[in-house]
Amino acid sequence: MYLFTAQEMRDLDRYMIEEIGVPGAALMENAGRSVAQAILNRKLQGTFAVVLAGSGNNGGDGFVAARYLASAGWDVCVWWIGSEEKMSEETRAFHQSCLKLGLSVQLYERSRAGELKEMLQRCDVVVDALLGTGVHGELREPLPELIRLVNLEAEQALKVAVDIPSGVNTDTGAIMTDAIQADVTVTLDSPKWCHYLRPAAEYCGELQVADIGIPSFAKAHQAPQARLNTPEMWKAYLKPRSPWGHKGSYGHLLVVGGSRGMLGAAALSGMAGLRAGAGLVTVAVPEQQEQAIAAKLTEALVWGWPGTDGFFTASGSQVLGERADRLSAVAVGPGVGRFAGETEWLKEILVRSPFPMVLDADALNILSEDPSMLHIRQHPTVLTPHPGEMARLAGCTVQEVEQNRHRIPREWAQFYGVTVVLKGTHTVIAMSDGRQVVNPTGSPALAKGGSGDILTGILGALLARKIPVHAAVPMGVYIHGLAGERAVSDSAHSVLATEVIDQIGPAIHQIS
Ligand SMILES: NC(=O)C1=CN([C@@H]2O[C@H](COP(=O)(O)OP(=O)(O)OC[C@H]3O[C@@H](n4cnc5c(N)ncnc54)[C@H](OP(=O)(O)O)[C@@H]3O)[C@@H](O)[C@H]2O)[C@H](O)CC1
Ligand SMILES: [K+]
Repeated sequence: MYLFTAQEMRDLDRYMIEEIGVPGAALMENAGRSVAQAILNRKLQGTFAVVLAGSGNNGGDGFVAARYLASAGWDVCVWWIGSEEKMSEETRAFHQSCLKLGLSVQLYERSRAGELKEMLQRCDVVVDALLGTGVHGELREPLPELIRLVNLEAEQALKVAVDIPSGVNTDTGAIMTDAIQADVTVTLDSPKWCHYLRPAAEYCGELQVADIGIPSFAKAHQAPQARLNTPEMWKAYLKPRSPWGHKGSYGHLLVVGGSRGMLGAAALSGMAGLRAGAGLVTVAVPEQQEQAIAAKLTEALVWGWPGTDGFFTASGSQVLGERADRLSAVAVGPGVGRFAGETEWLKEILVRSPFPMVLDADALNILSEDPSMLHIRQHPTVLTPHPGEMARLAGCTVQEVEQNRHRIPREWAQFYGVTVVLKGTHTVIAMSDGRQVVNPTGSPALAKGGSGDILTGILGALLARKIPVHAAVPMGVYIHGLAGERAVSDSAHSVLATEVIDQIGPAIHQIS
């Protein structure tokens, strides 16, 4: 399923109308009917709807929805703003048809706020068709006051946003002055970025995607840059294990990490790698840590790397060169910590790893001192920053990262020729060719130490299994989120990282 920007949606709309020959009015009719149907499907007790319509095509959808609700026997009052001259031909026609059918259609003006307030207080549903993907700039009056009125007065009503809640920016998820706090958003044809980006995502309520008659080949023709992460994208690579396979058939993942005080991070990555199907996993720790990790991990191999006082030493990475021919992927970072000579150390690892690599945690912090070292890489490289690590890498604030989740990882991935996995609710995956994938799986239970280490291990294992990076990364992120969801048996507060690892197998089974 694609994830659209406002411009991509406009292009698709134009393509359908001008090149395929489907009239705009037909799309609007389908849109408005879908919204009304979504409301009727809820079988609510009350049947009084207030429809708020703007002068754009979003408003047009609102006029159509009003007609369908009225024909289902609902009591409907439409309040509209703007002017008839500004309406598109389709919106004007559907506005007229509401009038001709004798529906109550009221022009909103500030002097009538009291009348609307009284209706908002006693209606059962508010349809928000004020602004859709055509919004630009700061909101002009009377929109901010109207939005405030709805949020304040229609407390008991089901608030249904058409396409997007009015007042949110489609592409960035920013709130322009104020936005409708919807309970349900019925989005037309495909989800948009704002449904997955904060703060807008918090204004959407439950998201429903309505089919308005745009076939999938038309969407593929427009080729939007982003998709929602669904198993259909990569399921073909999730093959059952062959009865003729052996451990060598499923790759050898090396996890580098586990310095003093952080042994558990490397152990979690290693265990997650095994659960994600790697044939062999070796966990490399500073030599002083070797006995401890060996006692912790039964199924993994362990290497003691040159180290001092439980931390890696700068000169130790030739160990990797000597053993590289036995490996098929490496994950560097879980519990690596900071140590003298770390930049040289990481550079050596980047050079001496002629296979896919995952960089996480302190490996990313070391990298942020000289990101240009990524240009050394000749093989797939995956970075898995959380917003703080992304900010360090990009040299900006965490707030700037969070406000630009749709843009910063993509620019980074393209510039350095890597895959960036910006973690958080709805992890954003940016590929080196500019494509993006937004992940819908996950759970608040994953907001705990150890979750990132598990993701690193899963991704490393899928890459070690020679699954191409464009499939392995979305697959791993999806499985990780699903394992997090499944791990919650009672309270999301109490889930342990090891319980998430236990759910990797059931999650893979669920999507296979
Ligand atoms: N996806 C599809 O194929 C279909 C989508 N439909 C619906 O169409 C809207 C997009 O419609 P569009 O007409 O492009 O735009 P909007 O209705 O969202 O907004 C335009 C009106 O809003 C006014 N506006 C814009 N920004 C502001 C602002 N900051 N403050 C106040 N008013 C604003 C604008 O006025 P201008 O004077 O600025 O031009 C317009 O009046 C999409 O979301 C779907 O709901 C189709 O119905 C079906 C096909
Ligand atoms: K809307």
